[in-house]
Amino acid sequence: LITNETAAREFANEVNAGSEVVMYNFVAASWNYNTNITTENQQAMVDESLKLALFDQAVEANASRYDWKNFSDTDLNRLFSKLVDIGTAAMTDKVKLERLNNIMSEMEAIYSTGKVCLTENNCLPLDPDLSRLMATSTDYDELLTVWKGWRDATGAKIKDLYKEFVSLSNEAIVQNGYPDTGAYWKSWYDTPTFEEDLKTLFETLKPLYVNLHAYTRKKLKERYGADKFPTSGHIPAHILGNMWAQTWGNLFDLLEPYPGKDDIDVTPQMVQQNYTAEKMFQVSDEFFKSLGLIEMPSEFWDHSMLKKPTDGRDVVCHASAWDFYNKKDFRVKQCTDITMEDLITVHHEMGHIEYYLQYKDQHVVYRDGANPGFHEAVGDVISLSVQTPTHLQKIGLLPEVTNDEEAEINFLMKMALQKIAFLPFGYLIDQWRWSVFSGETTPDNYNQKWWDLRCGLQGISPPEDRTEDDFDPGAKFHIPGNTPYIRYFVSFVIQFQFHKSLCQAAGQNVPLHQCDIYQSTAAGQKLSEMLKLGSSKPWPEAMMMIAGEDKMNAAALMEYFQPLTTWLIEQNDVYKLVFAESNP
Ligand SMILES: CC(=O)N[C@@H](CC(=O)O)C(=O)NC[C@H](CC1(C(=O)N[C@@H](Cc2ccc(O)cc2)C(=O)O)CCCC1)C(=O)O
Ligand SMILES: [Zn+2]
Repeated sequence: LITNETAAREFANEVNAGSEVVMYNFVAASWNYNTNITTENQQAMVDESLKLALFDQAVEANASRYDWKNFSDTDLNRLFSKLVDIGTAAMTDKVKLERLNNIMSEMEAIYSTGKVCLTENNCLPLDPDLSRLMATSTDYDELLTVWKGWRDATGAKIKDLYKEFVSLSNEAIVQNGYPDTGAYWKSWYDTPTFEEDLKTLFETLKPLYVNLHAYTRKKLKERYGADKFPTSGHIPAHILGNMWAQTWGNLFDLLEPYPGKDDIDVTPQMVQQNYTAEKMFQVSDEFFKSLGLIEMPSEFWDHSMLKKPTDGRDVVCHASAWDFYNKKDFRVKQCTDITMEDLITVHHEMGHIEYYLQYKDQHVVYRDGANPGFHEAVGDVISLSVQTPTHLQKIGLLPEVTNDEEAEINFLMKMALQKIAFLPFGYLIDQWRWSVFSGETTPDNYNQKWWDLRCGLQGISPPEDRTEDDFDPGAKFHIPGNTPYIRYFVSFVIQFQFHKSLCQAAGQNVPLHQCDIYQSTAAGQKLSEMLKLGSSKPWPEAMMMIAGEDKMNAAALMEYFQPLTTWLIEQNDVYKLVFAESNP
């Protein structure tokens, strides 16, 4: 084995240059497919992913010739540990590798072109039509038709492909030295106690969720009649204002504690002021600039897809941010709707782009979040400031701000429907997937396991019986899209730690939920120092830099929502709080 660390550093630099070219070609082919779903674009993307895999295999073979585990240079050691960790690209059987990539692109196509026909010739896609229906309809049966139709059009059609995907992905990852794909995904968080830490966080936050769930259930019973609800205390999954019941913000009209206050859902104002998708991204870019962070380069504005094409093309509408790994090209693809919900998504995607910009000069293997949860938190931290009534007033979306106790509870309720409601969902998706990858959950009980978790952790139940002919996990983008999900649960906790710390840096001595770091270059400085690291340091070091502590901690989230927690406990009859842990 080669022990010369100077030669090793030289090798790593050559790999970086080569990686940028191969990664660019792969990302560009993926972009072309995502923005124009055709069989030739699908094949081109699969071809590029095979080239990338072969490149990665060559890098791994060459890097393994170095005695990197014994390098004195700890950074070089870390860099090589990433060079040899190539994921499913380790699959040496090219036929199986091509099959794996074809299955993934096929599942994504089925999901992205899924439609529900409400009448013979009225077939609606998810974005924007079905999403709008789920967000606005209060017709129990119409919601059920859409909810069931979507699962028939996507999950049920993906089930067999997913089974094959699981076995091929596991077969590949074993060649990379991991027992199964879930173990590989967890390795990105490198702390050995990661799963227990998650469980502790979830148990700590569960009382907040149970309180919100009980309040929401009471209000929904008033709207739909108590006879529509199972005696177990679960809420039917299709009436929460979202196709997956993952956030409940669209129920704000029903759940608003004190109606008639400021209209903090600024969608009407945005429409009234003729907001465009472009304008929404410019508003977000301006916030990042106000912190002294890097503004969007011209390539971003020239090459992004900020709204759904009208030329009949099939596209993957699910929003996403793209790093082309050439230090110049960064894009967002979003079928932007002129709503406040989409303004929040805009900030989420721009958070990814800002991270890409901040770490673009790192070695390619370090162009990632400190851990995947960090990448998901950046945009959401900014949008915690943007969503404050005082900030919305500053940018002209809220005429006047009432500063009283009732308005404060209204605001916290709106935020809870976005953040607290999400926690069990963010937690359970990869609980299900890790159990599938490990073999604990076998194909003949994919759906049973899914509903055990949805009922047990989220307290929602299927509005009609489900069987193993259904594959309800497949109706959620990230399953056919094979995008890991625990990163969002991590993000929803750490974004409040970041927010608290950046608010202190900004000298904001107000309650956490009223803090707006807008125009604070001190906060921006603290954030960019951490972002520039990418994944070049273990994430506890990055956490210490930005949050002053090296662990995930739910305290900041609980502090943010404290006034609402108190209010909800007063509202709820304590003995009716908990939904049965078992199935309905
Ligand atoms: C090339 C590529 O794939 N790039 C990655 C980024 C990267 O890895 O560099 C990427 O763009 N992933 C897409 C994904 C999109 C969204 C999402 O899927 N969100 C979750 C959970 C959630 C819900 C509410 C919320 O406020 C925040 C998150 C959901 O909707 O279920 C859609 C809406 C927001 C974020 C994303 O941006 O994370
Ligand atoms: Zn994200």
